[in-house]
Amino acid sequence: MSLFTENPIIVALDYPNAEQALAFVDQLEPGRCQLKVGKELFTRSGPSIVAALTKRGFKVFLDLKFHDIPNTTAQAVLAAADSGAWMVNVHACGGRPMMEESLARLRGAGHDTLLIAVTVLTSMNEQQLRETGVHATPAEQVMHLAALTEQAGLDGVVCSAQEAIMLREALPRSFQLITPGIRPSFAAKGDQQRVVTPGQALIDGSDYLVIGRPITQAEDPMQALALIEGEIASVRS
Ligand SMILES: O=C(O)c1cc(=O)[nH]c(=O)n1[C@@H]1O[C@H](COP(=O)(O)O)[C@@H](O)[C@H]1O
Repeated sequence: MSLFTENPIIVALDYPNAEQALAFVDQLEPGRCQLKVGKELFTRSGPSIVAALTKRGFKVFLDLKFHDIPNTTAQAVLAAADSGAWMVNVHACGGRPMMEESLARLRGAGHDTLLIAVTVLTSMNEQQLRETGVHATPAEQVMHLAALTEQAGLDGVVCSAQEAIMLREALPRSFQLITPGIRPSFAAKGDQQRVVTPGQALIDGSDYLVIGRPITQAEDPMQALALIEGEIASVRS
């Protein structure tokens, strides 16, 4: 059996409003990718955007990266799952009680929504991490927070694909690695620091590739998606 996820692409719908997001989505079939709704689109359009996407047959990663005290975070995670999202997330640095309480409340309410935790943002490098008072390398801090997330019972982590080999060796295969900071050879790095190409990310053990601007800001987004699908197909063959 292949270890590769059947449809590993999650397109980040970082659009300013529902109209622009749906204009893009209406060119896609649900079999090609999952969709991510993040802070900008959700803050502008609310839970109705999640409903509109799930109604079209897409699985939705509602990326609101909660980070608060355990009770507040757990209730927000529950609300995110109630919107119909397939995957929701918190920041692992919110701590073990926050993650455990969120998971308990989610499962207690009967949701099988995937709950994952962000480790170290892919836009951060060692210098930026040090400025926040963390004197570890990004890889060391990702390993530390991923182990904590796994012990708390969550389904996986968000990390850079640069850390995928290390996490695959240390954690169970069922632990999901969701990796943004994906940059095909044709795309600009922008504010991302720890970047990997789509093909390499899959080879190194990523389960899902979160890709935004290389597709959504491309001159021809459908062509950019097709190029990435081609790269993925070539590493799988
Ligand atoms: O949780 C995320 O999805 C996330 C975590 C992280 O460490 N880095 C990161 O880039 N993201 C998200 O992934 C997407 C990446 O978008 P692009 O850089 O445009 O491909 C954005 O929507 C980010 O909010």
